[in-house]
Amino acid sequence: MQKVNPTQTKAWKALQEHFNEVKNLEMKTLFEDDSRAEAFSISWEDFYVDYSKNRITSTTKSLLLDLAKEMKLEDAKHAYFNGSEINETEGRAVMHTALRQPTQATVEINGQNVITEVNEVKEKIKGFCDTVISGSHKGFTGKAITDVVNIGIGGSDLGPNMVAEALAYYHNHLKVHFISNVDGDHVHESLKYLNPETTLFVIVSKTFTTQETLSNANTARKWFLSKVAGTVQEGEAVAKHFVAVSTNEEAVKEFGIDPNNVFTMWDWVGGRFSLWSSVGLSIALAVGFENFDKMLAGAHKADEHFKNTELEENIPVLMALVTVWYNNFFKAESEAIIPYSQYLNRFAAYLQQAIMESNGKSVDRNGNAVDYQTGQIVWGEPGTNSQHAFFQLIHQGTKLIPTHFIGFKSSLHGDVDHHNKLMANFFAQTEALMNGKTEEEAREELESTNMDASAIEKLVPFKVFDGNKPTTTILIDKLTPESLGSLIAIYEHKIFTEGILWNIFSYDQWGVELGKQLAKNVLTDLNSDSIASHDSSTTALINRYKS
Ligand SMILES: O=P(O)(O)OC[C@H]1O[C@](O)(CO)[C@@H](O)[C@@H]1O
Repeated sequence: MQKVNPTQTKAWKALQEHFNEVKNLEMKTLFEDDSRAEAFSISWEDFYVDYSKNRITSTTKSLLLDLAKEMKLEDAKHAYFNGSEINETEGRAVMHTALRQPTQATVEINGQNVITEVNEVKEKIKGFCDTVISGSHKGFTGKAITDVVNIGIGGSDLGPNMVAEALAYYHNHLKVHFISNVDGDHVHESLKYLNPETTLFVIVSKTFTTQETLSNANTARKWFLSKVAGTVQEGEAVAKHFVAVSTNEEAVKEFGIDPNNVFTMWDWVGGRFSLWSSVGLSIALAVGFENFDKMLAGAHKADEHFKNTELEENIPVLMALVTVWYNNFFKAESEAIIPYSQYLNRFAAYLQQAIMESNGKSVDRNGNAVDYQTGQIVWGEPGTNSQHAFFQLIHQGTKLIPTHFIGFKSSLHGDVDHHNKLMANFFAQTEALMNGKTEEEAREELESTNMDASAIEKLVPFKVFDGNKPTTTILIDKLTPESLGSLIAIYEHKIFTEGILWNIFSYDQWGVELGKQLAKNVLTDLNSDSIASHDSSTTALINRYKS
């Protein structure tokens, strides 16, 4: 893989010069060209991606595409899809895309077709889901399972949790719960409402060494065993109520989970890209394997689009290029993601890990400190709630916040009145963000209210909206398992593309290690009479906590 500093490319230099020329450009004037929406949008399957309300011209687009070419994006894509060890610092391939390949596909990693194993695990997931959903899998008192509790954190929680909420409309009778935080109040609050006779715990940890997950799993097991006590043999009861998802079979066994109850995964699936693997077991239980498989098929379609479509029509590529444009030239620090669907309540939280754990890096692929900005801050909440929370800052604040609007042509419950209101807001916001409101318009509006002239003049400055705020709109026909799969995969490939453009490794996460290590030392301090040496602030805080 090429390891070139992007700022040293010809395209970057050209982009810098071009930026100086167009940085004050008003998007409104660009729309004097009626063909703009068509020229800066992509129709693909049931997706319509409109990136025309961005501060880009056709020259910007072609220079950004030059950058992608100079950074050898096509070669990088080839390495990504062909099982090369692109996660160099961990010596691993990055092949979550293999998990959504059709069953008859061939995908080789180290000369071995991994699809055979992938199919076996999918069959196991399917078989297990069928028995739990149908009620033939019985708990220790012979009752069918009613509640599934996913215990995991990070990629072993955020993905399944986000999708389980996103596909709530497609759920069967099983209630799914998620326990992640090591905060004991999380697990104890959740257990309060559960019946041990009808609860299935799914312990999800790729490494099976994660403190939070093991603590929560131990607490859940203790609670469970306290309810079983004296009724049946403990081991048998645990086997009926605890399953695990992990690559670490040894540690799972040590924890006391029957090896038959382990759903495996592979080191070529990164935690934050693992919801497509057995990490998605809770999703498959909640919506049935058929729907889970449809989600995989939707993601596969997006993989094919990303792999085979020329760069100029490639959705993840163009979205990544637009991000780089704002991040590196306009110096925008963040990007907001606003789904106009309550079902996508957790989408921004999920993307925070996917994007920020991947591209929050300050060392390039050669091991040198970067001298340019990398991963942007990502945040968001569903519309219209977010309009009544932080949109003020996007409209009239001092920061430039490129915003993604994600909406659907039809609602799932079919309430047209509600949906029209929701989508009216969706369309109006992007229009308002772009057009803003001039001083004249603000004055005219106030004049129509019979306010006296001096009061009007006082108020006018506060009523002005600068506009020219960039948005990208993704309009999808309907929220289905397929379209959700495609949407997630599009963002995954956007992450990959950005990593290539920034010359960073997107698939490791060394930055989360230091805090974990120090927490271990502090825990020793908390559990002993003396404390090790810390800075005076940390020492005082620990002493205060212990007193
Ligand atoms: O599945 P595991 O091994 O418990 O890891 C959980 C999470 O911890 C991290 O390693 C770091 O937060 C994530 O990348 C991962 O998703």
